[in-house]
Amino acid sequence: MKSEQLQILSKKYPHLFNQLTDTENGNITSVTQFSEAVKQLIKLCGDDPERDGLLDTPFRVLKAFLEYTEGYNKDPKIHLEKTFDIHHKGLILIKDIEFYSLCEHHFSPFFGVAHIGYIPKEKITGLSKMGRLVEGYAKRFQVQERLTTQIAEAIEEVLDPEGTIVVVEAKHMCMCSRGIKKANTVTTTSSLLGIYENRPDLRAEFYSLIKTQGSK
Ligand SMILES: Nc1nc2c(ncn2[C@@H]2O[C@H](COP(=O)(O)OP(=O)(O)OP(=O)(O)O)[C@@H](O)[C@H]2O)c(=O)[nH]1
Ligand SMILES: [Zn+2]
Repeated sequence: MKSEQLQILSKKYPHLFNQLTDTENGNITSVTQFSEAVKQLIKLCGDDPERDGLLDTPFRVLKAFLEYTEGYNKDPKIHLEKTFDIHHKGLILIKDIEFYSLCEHHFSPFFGVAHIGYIPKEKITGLSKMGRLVEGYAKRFQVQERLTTQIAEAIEEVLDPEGTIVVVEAKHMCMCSRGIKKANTVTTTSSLLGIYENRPDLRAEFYSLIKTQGSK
């Protein structure tokens, strides 16, 4: 990889500065090893890593993966900490929050929507913060179940509401385009905490609202 390419990345991800720019004494750095591994992968797949179109591919792959996993750079719970003095005792539902994540088994994308509901006690956070929360846990090497649980537990921990319910619906490219090749399969996961554990009526309200088309 060219040093100017690595400078660009180390500016964007300053915490990786040492790893990205450590080329002293001709040591084999982690970046060099990564680049060699990508070239080996290209060879194993039957192509030539030295051909023009693939020359910059190790850099592009590194850049893309650092972006796919940007969630590791910040604790997503921090987004919930700014709360507002709004009096509201019922459900707050934020639905159809789009996300893209990366399956930890195959490094292939899984993507879909998260629906988040909570019934506050005292703390209410900004609506956009739920999108930031989802993004923070999605941009990691993930499985859908953990993504769902982490979102719900973060809300429970920071906002201490009466109850939290999270439903995630996603398509996994590792199931669509390879392996079992079931292109239309959608996986749904849920996490229910607090009052939602014992109140089927509140769960029914949430499920009926997330099925409603449009909110206008
Ligand atoms: N539970 C769960 N499984 C997932 C998720 N993403 C991918 N998987 C599954 O992870 C499993 C990995 O299975 P393995 O047998 O170790 O790997 P594999 O040989 O590539 O499996 P196949 O996909 O069946 O070809 C597969 O069944 C995937 O469908 C997820 O978010 N949650
Ligand atoms: Zn997978």
